[in-house]
Amino acid sequence: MDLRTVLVVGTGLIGTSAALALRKRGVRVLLADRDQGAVRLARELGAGEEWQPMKGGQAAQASERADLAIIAVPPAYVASELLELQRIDAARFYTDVASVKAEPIHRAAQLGCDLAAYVASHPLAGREKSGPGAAREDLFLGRPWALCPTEEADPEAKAAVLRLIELCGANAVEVSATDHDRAVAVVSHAPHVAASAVAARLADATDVALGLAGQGVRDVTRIAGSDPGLWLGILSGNASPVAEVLEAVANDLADAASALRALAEGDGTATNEITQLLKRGVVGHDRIPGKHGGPASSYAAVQVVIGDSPGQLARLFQVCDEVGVNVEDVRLEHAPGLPLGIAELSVEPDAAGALTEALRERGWQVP
Ligand SMILES: NC(=O)C1=CN([C@@H]2O[C@H](COP(=O)(O)OP(=O)(O)OC[C@H]3O[C@@H](n4cnc5c(N)ncnc54)[C@H](O)[C@@H]3O)[C@@H](O)[C@H]2O)C=CC1
Ligand SMILES: O=C(O)C(=O)Cc1ccc(O)cc1
Repeated sequence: MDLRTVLVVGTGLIGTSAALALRKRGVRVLLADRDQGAVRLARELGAGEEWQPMKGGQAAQASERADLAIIAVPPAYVASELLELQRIDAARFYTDVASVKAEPIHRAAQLGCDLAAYVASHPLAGREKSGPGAAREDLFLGRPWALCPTEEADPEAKAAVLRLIELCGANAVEVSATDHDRAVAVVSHAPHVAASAVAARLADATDVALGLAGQGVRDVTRIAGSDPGLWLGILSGNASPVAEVLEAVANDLADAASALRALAEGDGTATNEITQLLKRGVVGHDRIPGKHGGPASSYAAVQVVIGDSPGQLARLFQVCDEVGVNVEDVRLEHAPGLPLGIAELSVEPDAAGALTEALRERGWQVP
């Protein structure tokens, strides 16, 4: 299925990121948003051209029909937007990118939308920032992108969405809307609420505590910085599955707190309960697939002390290049106010020994 012209409705983070990815692959992209400022910024970023919706202003048909329309607005507006676009025949096929799937599909059916031309979808990639300014053309590279065709869906509509996913460099995962919503409750929505609950503890933490914040708390709370309005819409659209996961998390937390109370009062056996939770956490963490959706990564981490001066990272990567070691990932840990930091390089386990040796030989401190 060839996508020559794609209409993006909602030029925020996700819509503009998809538009940029499509532009890179030579697709013509038309941009629309109820906020004209968002359209202008997306256009200036090179995401496409402004959509001229109506022929002659009053006509009941779109001035041109796109091959596919991507509805990238908050979940509650997906179905009404689909209805409106189908009313003016804006595109041959339609998809959306909302983080919840069952409710928008149900609402679209209720409103009488043409379900043959619509295949709902959801890229499992995003950021804690909103708007076109946060968009990235490579946001979806190697990421899962769910699609949830209904029984009514035309196979060509599905092919169009599969082509979109391919053009964005993502991996298509076909799943029913109900299974999708249960799955994302576990891997995205409940973790978001948990991150917010942890971050909320920091709202009145002392300056001393915040000054001691390291990478761990940043990792655990990053997504808590997201737009509360958007997330209220996401959580409301998947309320029961998310509540179920949160109840299980809350039980674990309550048990851990009681065990720690018992420990503080001298009951040494309480350590068992805590160890069990920590071990279950390791098992769960290790099951998260690595990049490109492959098996969980088992890279070795080589930690290197680096000085806070220009060119340090470039020199470090040069050593990796010299010894022919591919750096799979890099993480920087930097304590505010200190002249030193740690660069953690993820490499194939076989390469870690040689890299450590080469770095030490060249005077790098590898603890
Ligand atoms: N933020 C994230 O990391 C991810 C979000 N999503 C989903 O993508 C969709 C868009 O989210 P973001 O791009 O993050 O939000 P955003 O806030 O960056 O962009 C949403 C855009 O939609 C526009 N909009 C709202 N209602 C509209 C309407 N009725 N018609 C036209 N434009 C309208 C807004 O003006 C805004 O420009 C949501 O459904 C969200 O659930 C999916 C994956 C990741
Ligand atoms: O910021 C991140 O890492 C995310 O995972 C963001 C995200 C938010 C909402 C989604 O529906 C999918 C992904």
